[in-house]
Amino acid sequence: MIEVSDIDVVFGRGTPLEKHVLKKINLTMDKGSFVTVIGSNGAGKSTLLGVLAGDVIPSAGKVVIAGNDVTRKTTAERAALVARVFQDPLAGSCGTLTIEENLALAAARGQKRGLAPALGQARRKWFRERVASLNLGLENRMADRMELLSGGQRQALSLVMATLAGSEVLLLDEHTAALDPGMAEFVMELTRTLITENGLTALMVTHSMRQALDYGDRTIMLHAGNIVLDVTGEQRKTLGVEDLIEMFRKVRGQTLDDDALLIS
Ligand SMILES: Nc1ncnc2c1ncn2[C@@H]1O[C@H](COP(=O)(O)OP(=O)(O)OP(=O)(O)O)[C@@H](O)[C@H]1O
Repeated sequence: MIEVSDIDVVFGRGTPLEKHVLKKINLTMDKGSFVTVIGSNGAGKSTLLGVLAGDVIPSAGKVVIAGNDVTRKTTAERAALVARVFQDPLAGSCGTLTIEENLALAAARGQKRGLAPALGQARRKWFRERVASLNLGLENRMADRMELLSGGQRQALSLVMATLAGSEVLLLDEHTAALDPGMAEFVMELTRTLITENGLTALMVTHSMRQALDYGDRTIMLHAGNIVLDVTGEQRKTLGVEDLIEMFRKVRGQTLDDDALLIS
């Protein structure tokens, strides 16, 4: 479960560049819920994920994850609770390490132990099985360096890695944006499966209105640091891509010039 209460984020406070990026944000998510997050550029979406991950410490407010007040905890201190997959396939793994070594590091995330004990025979078998379940043939390339893989293969592995340490929360920051449509769909289906199988509580930032409605059980829209839309259940089922775009128009008070992108 996630409880975000009255979160304020101000960057550059007291300077000419001061920016109030999140304004008294309140968001409660039950364990196992999957929220899609939309909003225009600069709305504060990545900052919200940063507040949950620990790389943005809020100016005010409280963040509770799985009963732990993590508001002032660093990314490392909350690593056992929160996993994150980024837009850049290179960001979530180490290119010069092998697939197996990357998995071992991911499995050890948030624990005080090194790589060696994580690479016992039982672990190796477990990693291989997890990778084989992707049906990408990567289980035969466990000793290959991560940098040899395609972006889609890396994102698929990053998702598997995000589930290895038993974190309750999964944060997805436009994690399919750099992939071709076929791979993006594959990664999205994998995302859905892993969230369900592992009972994860997930937030996914996306610029695709289609994805925002097709996946998850709730959609929120951020605008200028506020949650301006929060839909779930029957109300969400009746919404179409056009409705979301219309809401964008309303909150921005102007016509979008990148509708085509948003519909993708
Ligand atoms: N560390 C920082 N210091 C100063 N300003 C920042 C910092 N991080 C983000 N910002 C600013 O905060 C605002 C919100 O940024 P954020 O990345 O959260 O937006 P976003 O909704 O994720 O946008 P996009 O869709 O473009 O990724 C932007 O104006 C951004 O320039």
